[in-house]
Amino acid sequence: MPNTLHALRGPGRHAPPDPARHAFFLDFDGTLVDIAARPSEVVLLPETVDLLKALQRASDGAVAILSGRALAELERLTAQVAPVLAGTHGVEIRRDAGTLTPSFADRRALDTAYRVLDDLARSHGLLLETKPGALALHYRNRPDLAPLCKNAVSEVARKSNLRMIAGNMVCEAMLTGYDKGRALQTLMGEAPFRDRIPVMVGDDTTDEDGFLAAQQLGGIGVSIGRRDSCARLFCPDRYSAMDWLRAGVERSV
Ligand SMILES: O=P(O)(O)OC[C@H]1O[C@H](O[C@H]2O[C@H](CO)[C@@H](O)[C@H](O)[C@H]2O)[C@H](O)[C@@H](O)[C@@H]1O
Repeated sequence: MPNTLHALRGPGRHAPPDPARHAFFLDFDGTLVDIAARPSEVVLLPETVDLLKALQRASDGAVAILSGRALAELERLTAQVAPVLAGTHGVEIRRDAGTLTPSFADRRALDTAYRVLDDLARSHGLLLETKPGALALHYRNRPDLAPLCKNAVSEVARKSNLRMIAGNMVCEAMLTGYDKGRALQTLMGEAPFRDRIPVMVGDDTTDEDGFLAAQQLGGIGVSIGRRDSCARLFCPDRYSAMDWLRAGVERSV
């Protein structure tokens, strides 16, 4: 159910975060980078790299990116910053560079789902992204096929005991037991996040678990562009969210 949303800007705006007290959990696509036609086309802009580095310095490293992207892909895209990373919606977590948690044991369910979804993707010219722990069927180039894609993913997920999640022009079948909220809770139990107040910023429905987890721990969710959210704060676009974070860093120096 949507909460009373407080804007980050304008009358009644919420104060910027305090990097000395807060821990930062940031979504990637649509939050740190603009949405692109294909996943391979996103660019992490230099000003965002600078902001992330400043946030890391000001918060003693309490910055994590929680993304649906595969960890290896996230590592490549954020190499200049090297934050803590949770990939594939929390299936894979990297604490320090080079340290990977074991991800999952059983690929069989995904292999079966892959065969079905690969056929569908090929026959309709769609992109099927394979990740450790999830298969993402992208229909951005064929929005008219959204119902077909959702039905197909829902069906393979049901048959293979996987979970279906729907995002921005994408529909995924993934391992059960993982989401961004659980990733946030896990990291909040560890240094350097422990004893801080979590702030989760994201633009997509898959960020809702993260907003809820942050708010249950006494923190704040910041929804970018979606008012139909459990997040307590709303901002119209990712640039205002970045400005809000930057104002927090500037306040702390
Ligand atoms: O949790 P996120 O960091 O927001 O990742 C969610 C999905 O992001 C990627 O797909 C989305 O971004 C693409 C590039 O802008 C866009 O083309 C696509 O339509 C979006 O759904 C990524 O490819 C997925 O694996 C992530 O789950």
